[in-house]
Amino acid sequence: MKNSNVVRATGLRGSGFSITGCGPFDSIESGWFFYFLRGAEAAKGSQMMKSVPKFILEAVGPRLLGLTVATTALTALGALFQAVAPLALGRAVDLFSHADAAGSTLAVCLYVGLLGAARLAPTIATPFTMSVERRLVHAISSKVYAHALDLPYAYHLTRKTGELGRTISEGVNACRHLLSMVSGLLPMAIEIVAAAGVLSHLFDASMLAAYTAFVALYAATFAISAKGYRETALLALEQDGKASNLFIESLLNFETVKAFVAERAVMARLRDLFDQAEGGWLRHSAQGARNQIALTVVFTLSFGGIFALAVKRLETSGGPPSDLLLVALYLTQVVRPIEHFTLVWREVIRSGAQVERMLAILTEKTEAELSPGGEALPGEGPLSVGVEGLLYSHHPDHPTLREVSFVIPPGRTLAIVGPSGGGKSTLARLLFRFHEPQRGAIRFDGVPIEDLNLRVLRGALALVPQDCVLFNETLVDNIRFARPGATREEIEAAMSAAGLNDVVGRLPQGENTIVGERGLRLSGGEKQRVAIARALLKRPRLLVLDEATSALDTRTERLIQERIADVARGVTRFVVAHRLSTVVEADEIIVLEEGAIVERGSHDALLAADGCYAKMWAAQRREDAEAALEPA
Ligand SMILES: Nc1ncnc2c1ncn2[C@@H]1O[C@H](COP(=O)(O)OP(=O)(O)OP(=O)(O)O)[C@@H](O)[C@H]1O
Repeated sequence: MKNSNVVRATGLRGSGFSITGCGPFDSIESGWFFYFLRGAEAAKGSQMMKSVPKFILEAVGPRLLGLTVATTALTALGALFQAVAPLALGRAVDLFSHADAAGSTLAVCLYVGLLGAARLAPTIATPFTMSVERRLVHAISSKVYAHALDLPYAYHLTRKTGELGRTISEGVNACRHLLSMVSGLLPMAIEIVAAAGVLSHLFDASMLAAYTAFVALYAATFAISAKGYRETALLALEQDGKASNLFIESLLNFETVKAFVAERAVMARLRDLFDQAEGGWLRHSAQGARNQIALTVVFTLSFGGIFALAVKRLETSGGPPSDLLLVALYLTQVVRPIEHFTLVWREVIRSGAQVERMLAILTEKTEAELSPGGEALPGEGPLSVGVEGLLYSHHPDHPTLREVSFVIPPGRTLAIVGPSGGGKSTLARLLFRFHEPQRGAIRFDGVPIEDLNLRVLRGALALVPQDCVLFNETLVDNIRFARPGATREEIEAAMSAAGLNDVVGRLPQGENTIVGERGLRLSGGEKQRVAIARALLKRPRLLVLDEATSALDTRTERLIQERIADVARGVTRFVVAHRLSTVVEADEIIVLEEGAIVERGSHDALLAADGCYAKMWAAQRREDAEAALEPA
């Protein structure tokens, strides 16, 4: 042992070299160790993990990255002050033992100053660190949500809302955690180097070699025992996702749950899923515990070995017996950073697994990537629509649409009628390119749909779908959604055309009434009218009405249809209808049965043909007559 005074002083101060408590990165202080180990594992297998740092750096951007570097540097400075402070105290004890009271006091002042500065530096960094973390969360959430919104219709048909929401929120938090961990790398490195340096200064090179061997052995044990830990985390996260999904779904569908008195059944299923998830996490934790035991054995044996070496050196140098205790205390301090790694490694690997799940969303191709058509629609005004030999199947063995062809000249109306499940709504969706046909062509003003820029195409079309779903905002905000820049007069005109004035008059807060989740606080007919106003406000070049007025009584339906015809005069219209009385004015009516056109023509021509349209017409007339005869 070279300097027993320094050892004594270091042991007395009792704070060692750990950066624990010295800054904002406390919770992640030992994460870098695992970062590198995960990196090594990633090199072997997980391509996804490899892209985590790249993804975080891209999402963060240069400004935020600069701020992160600055806060890390401040924290590192704190770690450096903390590391050199014991040397000042040792010097104070030395000077004191040589009766240099003034020098000793000065050294003590330096020691206290260094300790203060060690705490001050990261404290100054804290608000910046928090700001970096907040901005990071915003940047990553925006990036992932924007990507999720840009994913194709088919993706959204199969995704599970609850699971997606949870994956994104957990992934974003995990990114924050990983960035903090990497930011903690420099202070941690300073701490380790300082610990190793002081060890070799106090003892000799053999102690440094023993310390290095301990670190290597510890790292190797970790790398081996961490195998499979990520996989169990991924499995448990998947089970968590299923439970979240059922939870969100049952909340969204609360009306159905209540109407079927299914609260207990839903809860039982939810508990079951929670139990499965808990089982997954238990298996994950048990594996963690096994790994921890392996690390603890390595730690204990290594610590014993290093301690025995230190005692041997003490024996040789002939220090006082109290030095034995000081060596034990000091050794605990210098190996503590390594031990700390094990305390957080589970969390770090879990973070990696969470980011992986989120990145899986980002690897999905967006609509723009899948359909890169870039042409704008030529001209202005109503669009012409040409559909030729269209074949489309939701299921490979059962075509939904077969050889469908039609033309809608600009400003004309085409109506599609026919039995339920015949493919009418599917045809409407194909016009928005929500699905890709297997064969055939769709052209707008002569431009093939696949050549058109999707945003431009959808911007020119407006849809009133069969199930109008509204946002849980005010009624007027739901309408303004179509064109946020619309003037007050334009909004009022759209509302009036959709027959909303009466509705607004009846509502407690008028147009500022909150419509409830998915518009549940409005009647079906009221919701349809909001959806019509929203579509009209968009000023489309092609208006697609899919059973847009089916929830209205016949009189209101006729009134609103007249107003739509008035407001959307000259706009090309594609109308799907069950009630044939609403399409008698259409320029052409197509009867679609099992995906194929079985009849086409004007209302009069179809009646004259006396085919299935005429039969449907007669049947509906009979029903209307019977309904009129029924007592009120
Ligand atoms: N996303 C989908 N995935 C799989 N099959 C679908 C999907 N959407 C619709 N289908 C199926 O395609 C067929 C046509 O459905 P579509 O909604 O187009 O019929 P429709 O004529 O509009 O019916 P309705 O008059 O009842 O609204 C149906 O058999 C339906 O089950």
